[in-house]
Amino acid sequence: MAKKNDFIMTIEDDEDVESLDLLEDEKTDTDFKIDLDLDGLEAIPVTMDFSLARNNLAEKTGEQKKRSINDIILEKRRQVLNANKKLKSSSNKEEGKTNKDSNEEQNNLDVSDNQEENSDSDSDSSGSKSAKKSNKKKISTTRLKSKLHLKKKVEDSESEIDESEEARKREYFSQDKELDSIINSNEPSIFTSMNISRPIIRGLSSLGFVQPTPIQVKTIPIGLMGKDICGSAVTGSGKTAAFLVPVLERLMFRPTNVPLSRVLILTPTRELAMQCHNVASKIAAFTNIRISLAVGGLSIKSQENELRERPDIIIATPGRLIDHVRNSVSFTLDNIEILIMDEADRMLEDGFKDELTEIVQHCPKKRQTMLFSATMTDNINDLIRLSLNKPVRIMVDPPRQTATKLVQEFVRVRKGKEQSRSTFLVVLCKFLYKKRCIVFFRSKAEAHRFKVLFGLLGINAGELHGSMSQEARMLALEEFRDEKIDFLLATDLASRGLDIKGIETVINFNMPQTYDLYLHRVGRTARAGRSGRAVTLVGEEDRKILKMAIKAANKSGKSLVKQRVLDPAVCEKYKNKILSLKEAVDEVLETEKDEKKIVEAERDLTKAENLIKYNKEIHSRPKRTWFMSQKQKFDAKKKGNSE
Ligand SMILES: Nc1ncnc2c1ncn2[C@@H]1O[C@H](COP(=O)(O)OP(=O)(O)OP(=O)(O)O)[C@@H](O)[C@H]1O
Repeated sequence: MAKKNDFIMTIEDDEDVESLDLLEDEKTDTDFKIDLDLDGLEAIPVTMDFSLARNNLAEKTGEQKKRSINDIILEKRRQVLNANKKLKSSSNKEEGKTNKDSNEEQNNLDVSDNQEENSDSDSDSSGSKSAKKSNKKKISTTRLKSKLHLKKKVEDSESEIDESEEARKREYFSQDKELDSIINSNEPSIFTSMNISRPIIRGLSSLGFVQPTPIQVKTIPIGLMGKDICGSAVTGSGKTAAFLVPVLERLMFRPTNVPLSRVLILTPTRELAMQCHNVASKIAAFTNIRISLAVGGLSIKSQENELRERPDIIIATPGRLIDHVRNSVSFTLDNIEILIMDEADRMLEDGFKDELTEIVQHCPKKRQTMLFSATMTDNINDLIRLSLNKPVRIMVDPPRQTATKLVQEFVRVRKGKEQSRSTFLVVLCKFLYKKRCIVFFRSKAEAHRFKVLFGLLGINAGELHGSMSQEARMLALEEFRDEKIDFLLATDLASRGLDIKGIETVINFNMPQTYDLYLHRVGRTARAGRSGRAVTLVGEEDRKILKMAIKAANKSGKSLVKQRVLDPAVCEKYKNKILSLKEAVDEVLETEKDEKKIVEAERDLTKAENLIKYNKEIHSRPKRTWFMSQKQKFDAKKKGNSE
């Protein structure tokens, strides 16, 4: 994962809105964003004074310090705990000593708020220890109580592989027998026997890579031959190094008299691009190969400067790359010799089809192209036809499989009991999977709400979704990686490609909409031969995907599937607790909204001030042009998802 300090940050994460990059860095307000639609600006007098507006704002908001969501949650949690304490002590007084025994008994079953705090901070507290123990015991006895009844006859219509479709696909791919023998060879190999230069072997060793993974064994020799490749293998199987090694090896022999950008790697998300940049930089650490990152959310100005130096490899997200192609003077893709599209199907789902088409058209026809994904959906056929030339198809695992050391658990959410989802999640996180756990939600709002609820319950969680600034997204990933937080509450932004060492559990708050997405989400654990667990809350409407998961696990014969039953008594207790916190959660969200408004008002003021102050410079620059309007982008995404 890239370190935060490796990059210069701008605040806004929207591709369509740029920081005012014509200003000197030191003059630039970090909170400053602007679209460059400046019509009519000339009419505003340059001397306009904003101090009145600032004073007004200060009067309204007082000297109040801007608080983060964590501060707001913490304050609310203190209030809730104090209120509970008061309530308890007054009811204790009323009931008198006679009730002492029954209270103690109750406390042993019940993890009260105070004990909760103790159990979080003071592991020696015997009360909390015994409460914890008894709960643990209870849950572990019910844990894995019964196995899912695996239905043998899942209808053929749900079969994941359509044979006739397969036959049609075979037409596009290379039928070269010699290549087939490389792909099908099962010879155990080590990197040193693969015709790879010493500096790259050193880079690989520095990462602890000695033996190539199966996808690497098959891809590297074919990549080195300059062939087009369409590759897929299960999540966490080492696809990144599979395409990076042949790329770096080929670059070792490039002419170095004139610097040229020869390799373009496209990924669907900024986080993935940064991760790929990080791995590539490590493998190339002992070479003179230069690698640059071009993604949204990071300073466009510094990227332009870097691209002007013509780095050997550019790792980019499609939107930002198109922006550079259109707006960065002298930046072209004319010298690209190798084009790589990682997680290609996700790029299409995200509505990047038009961007990808334009990028492919900007690259020279004579080039090597490699396309990778853990899943190969039908909607990438067009992209394959458009961008690959008789590609060699490398499929290491049967399609749509999970990692072999993944245990899949399912918790049934009964019809009409949808509200118990929250309870199940809290109980799972409070008692069973207490760290190194990523929880997926369908919406950003849902993830954020749980961030607040978890905070109020004393569960240490961060969030990761598209409503956060790029800086906050990177910070959350770092905190999770460094175990400063135990839970990462995420949307599907994090479902693909992210490689965080040691994720033990993936929880799906809802079953994802497609089985492919399920595979990507659960693929965040059990990576690189490690074991891991995926727990999914399954409602009535999710049975189709559940069946697919069970069928795939049966077919592989390696992946374990279980039904988890949670203790009803513990669930009942937490249901009430969550209900009692509903108001507090709403209040935190409301306070956060108000504070955001103040920050926005201040930012608008600064923006207006800067607009006027730097009016001349702004007008002296050519207007940026955009590949698509927001509306077009939204429509493309909708189309991508429906295809
Ligand atoms: N040859 C190797 N030896 C040891 N570990 C490896 C090797 N190749 C890759 N890994 C490790 O395996 C993990 C998964 O690799 P990578 O992220 O490339 O998987 P992936 O197939 O791209 O996954 P996804 O489909 O989720 O994107 C990483 O932690 C990586 O460091």
